[in-house]
Amino acid sequence: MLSMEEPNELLGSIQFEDTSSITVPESLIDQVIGQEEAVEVIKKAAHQRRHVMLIGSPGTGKSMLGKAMSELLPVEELQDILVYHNPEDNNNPRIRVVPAGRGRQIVDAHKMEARKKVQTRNMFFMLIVMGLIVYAYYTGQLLFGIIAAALIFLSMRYLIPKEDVFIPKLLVDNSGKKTAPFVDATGAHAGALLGDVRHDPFQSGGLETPSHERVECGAIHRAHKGVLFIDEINTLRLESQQSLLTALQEGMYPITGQSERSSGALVRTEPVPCSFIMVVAGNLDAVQGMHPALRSRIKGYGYEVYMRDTMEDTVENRDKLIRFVAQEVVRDGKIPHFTRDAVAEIIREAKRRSGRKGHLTLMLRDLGGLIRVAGDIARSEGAPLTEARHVIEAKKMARSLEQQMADRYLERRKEYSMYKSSGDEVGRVNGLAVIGDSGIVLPIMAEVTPAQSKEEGRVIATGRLQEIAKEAVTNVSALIKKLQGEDITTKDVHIQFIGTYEGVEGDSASISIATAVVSALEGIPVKQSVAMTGSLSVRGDVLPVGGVTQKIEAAAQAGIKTVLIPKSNMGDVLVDESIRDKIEIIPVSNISEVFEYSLAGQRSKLLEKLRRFATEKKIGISIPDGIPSPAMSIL
Ligand SMILES: Nc1ncnc2c1ncn2[C@@H]1O[C@H](COP(=O)(O)OP(=O)(O)OP(=O)(O)O)[C@@H](O)[C@H]1O
Repeated sequence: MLSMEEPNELLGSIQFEDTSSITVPESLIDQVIGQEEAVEVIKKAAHQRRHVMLIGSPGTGKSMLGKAMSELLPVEELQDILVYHNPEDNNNPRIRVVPAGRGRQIVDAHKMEARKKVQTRNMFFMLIVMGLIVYAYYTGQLLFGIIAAALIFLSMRYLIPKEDVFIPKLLVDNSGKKTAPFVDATGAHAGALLGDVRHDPFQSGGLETPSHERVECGAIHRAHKGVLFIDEINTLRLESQQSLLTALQEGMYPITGQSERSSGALVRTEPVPCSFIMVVAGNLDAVQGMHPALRSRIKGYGYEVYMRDTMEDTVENRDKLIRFVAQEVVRDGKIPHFTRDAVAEIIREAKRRSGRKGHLTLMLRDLGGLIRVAGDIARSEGAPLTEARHVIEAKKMARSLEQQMADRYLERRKEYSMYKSSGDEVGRVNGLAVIGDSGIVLPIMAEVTPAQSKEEGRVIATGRLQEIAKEAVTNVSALIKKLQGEDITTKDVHIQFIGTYEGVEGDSASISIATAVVSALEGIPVKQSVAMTGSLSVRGDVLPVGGVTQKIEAAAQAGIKTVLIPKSNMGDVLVDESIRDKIEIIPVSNISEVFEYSLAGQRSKLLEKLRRFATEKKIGISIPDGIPSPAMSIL
């Protein structure tokens, strides 16, 4: 029996009145919560300059770890990078590396010198022109004087090189930096990643811009001696990944124009240093879409970490979450601190969102979102502290897009009575599914007809759930064969998922499909006040599924009275108080129990048959003796 915990039971061991008295660690690495393994790796990798790949769910702290790593790198090693005009080859600008802070001084010194030169030259020019004009005036050849002055002006403009050519450009400026650079190159195109040379529309006639001035550095260069962070590396083009690999291996990468049609493509600098540590992040897809050579480079010269989605619900970890609330308040800077009760409400939500018994969620970006919304509500009310009621209000407001979609969808369904929560009906089952992080009731209809094709029957299902439907039908076919004495594979089984749309994840619909099919085949009605979720093995065992809490919430909201969930999922049920009295939760471990609770009327014959087959041990399903144990309400 689960009960709601009092706020004090939810809090950890830290004594506090409100979060303002909680000390937030200064360094980012100490602020990371629940990812001890990743933190250890980041520390080690920073020390040994190794690359890191962080794989896991969004919002678990991957970019935070990348940033934290840059704080751990020695700031004394930082350098500035300058690009100079090359008098021997204008298209091959020179590169010079100096200690951080020197770059700006050098550029300033060159600018000063250039200004002095220009002043001297202008003075010289003025003197000559004035001399000429005086001479022309006295000799009466004014026109000649003006022409001569113009010629001198043009020769100075076009023949003498401009002073700015000699002023280097500061490509990478690390002056005054307190930490090593952290450069996020997520989704960067080739130019932004590897550097580029701008196009020059005036390529001659004294109007051209010196090529070194058109050189722009890339993220890899800005990350020199720091961290280059790339999320969703699979979205980077393979060519870019290849170049990234070269940059990693060489620690240098020349800059050239990325567009072939631009005049920048003619320019190629000397190799520019880019000795960075790469932190790659993403989900498992990112690993698959990654250039194999790049992956093997990280494997060979670095670490791979799989991020945690949840942490154990211990006093120590609750303390960390309390600190997290304080951290987020401080980071936001505008919202009021949280009271004890408000923090307890956040911890309750962290438990709920973990979806696992005895765990707390580590999807902390989302939880941080809830903290901010609650804080905003408190602030808009002018409250000095964020209270529990603000958090409860925020939970309603800060619903994810998927949740809002599901609610809207539910409203529409209610209007059109697309689902039923009372009465009995043959071949119709209230299944449960999850969209995003929200549950929905997913009615399933089954109809069994003689096969149209002579060779074999088919499973006909709508939409993307075809595969799941097939699997469920295959799993129950052995059972049905025994029950009916006939082969279901010689029949067509039509399955309809009512009102499904893209995004419904339905692998947990198999017991619902099995029940709908058996009901249609036997003509036994199904109680519409029951909803169910669970996977099914070929032996008839009900296997665990995800998102049970959200599914139960959805069922209760839809007015369903009883919900069947896999027995092994019982520990994952963390439903809110409001749901408590609305719905009875029955754990099931076997398909016979599912039938027992969901079929109405004539089911005893069917169950008797099931039992007989079980005792004959012809099929491997275990049937409970007598009437299955009384419904266990866990709320
Ligand atoms: N483990 C954590 N400890 C403390 N704060 C965290 C943690 N994970 C996330 N956060 C909070 O959430 C914010 C966002 O996290 P972050 O951007 O690092 O996630 P991510 O894993 O990189 O997500 P994505 O892959 O979507 O970019 C952080 O700035 C921090 O406030």
